[in-house]
Amino acid sequence: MATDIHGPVTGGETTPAPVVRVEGLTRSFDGRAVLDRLRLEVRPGEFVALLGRSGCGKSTLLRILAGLDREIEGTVLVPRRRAVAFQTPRLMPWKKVWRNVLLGLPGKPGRGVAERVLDEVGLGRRTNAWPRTLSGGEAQRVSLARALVREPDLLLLDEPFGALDALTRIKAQRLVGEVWQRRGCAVLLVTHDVEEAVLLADRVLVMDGGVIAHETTVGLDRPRDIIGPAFAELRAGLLERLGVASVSEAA
Ligand SMILES: Nc1ncnc2c1ncn2[C@@H]1O[C@H](COP(=O)(O)OP(=O)(O)OP(=O)(O)O)[C@@H](O)[C@H]1O
Repeated sequence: MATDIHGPVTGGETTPAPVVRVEGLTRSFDGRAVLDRLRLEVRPGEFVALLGRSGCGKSTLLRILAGLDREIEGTVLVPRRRAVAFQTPRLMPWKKVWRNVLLGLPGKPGRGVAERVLDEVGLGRRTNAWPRTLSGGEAQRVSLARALVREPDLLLLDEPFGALDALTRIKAQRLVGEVWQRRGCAVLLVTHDVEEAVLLADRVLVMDGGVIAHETTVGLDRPRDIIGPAFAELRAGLLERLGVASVSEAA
């Protein structure tokens, strides 16, 4: 469990230790700080969405949390059990789907392990397929299965639905929501889509100037009514934060 990293909670408090704790995180490229003393906490089981204009450093932060970039200053505490899925599924074309799912896993897990998790993402029938025969949505679900098979306490998703058509995207969003509710892991989702963020997340963060410049707690019951006024209000507020006038304001 992630709490092991942070030690026991002191003073008999009931608030669990955060699963992610980032303080004073700075990452520079060519002398320019893309992340500038950034602070972030994510609670166990929390679904957090990360928005921000293109190039503000969302993927950089995610890569650091995934352990893929260590040229940093500051404190980054994350659970050992964490997994990442990217916008492009990055499957090995010469390995069948189930072997892709098990790729890089320690030990020698059997095919059954891959089959169970492929079932969970609705791909039980494609375990023996070659990656080139998959649709974009299917390939993305294999990528999600490859992350889930690691039983993560923290699931990092970098625009996983960005390249999907509208209908496939809705299905994939629903799937991620279900998986999250069933598994109870924390999720950090990088997205450009404000609606997606409000649909899925407990908390939406907006990055700007190398820090988390704003956060909105969503606080709507699930499943969420995306045509209701509360949803629209949250969406409009976030669009404003991103410097985009909402449609009703622009009209
Ligand atoms: N390896 C690198 N070398 C040099 N500059 C980099 C590198 N990685 C990222 N950057 C720069 O850091 C900044 C943030 O990039 P990042 O990919 O984190 O942004 P982002 O918010 O995820 O953008 P987008 O939403 O367009 O994916 C950009 O200006 C980018 O050019």
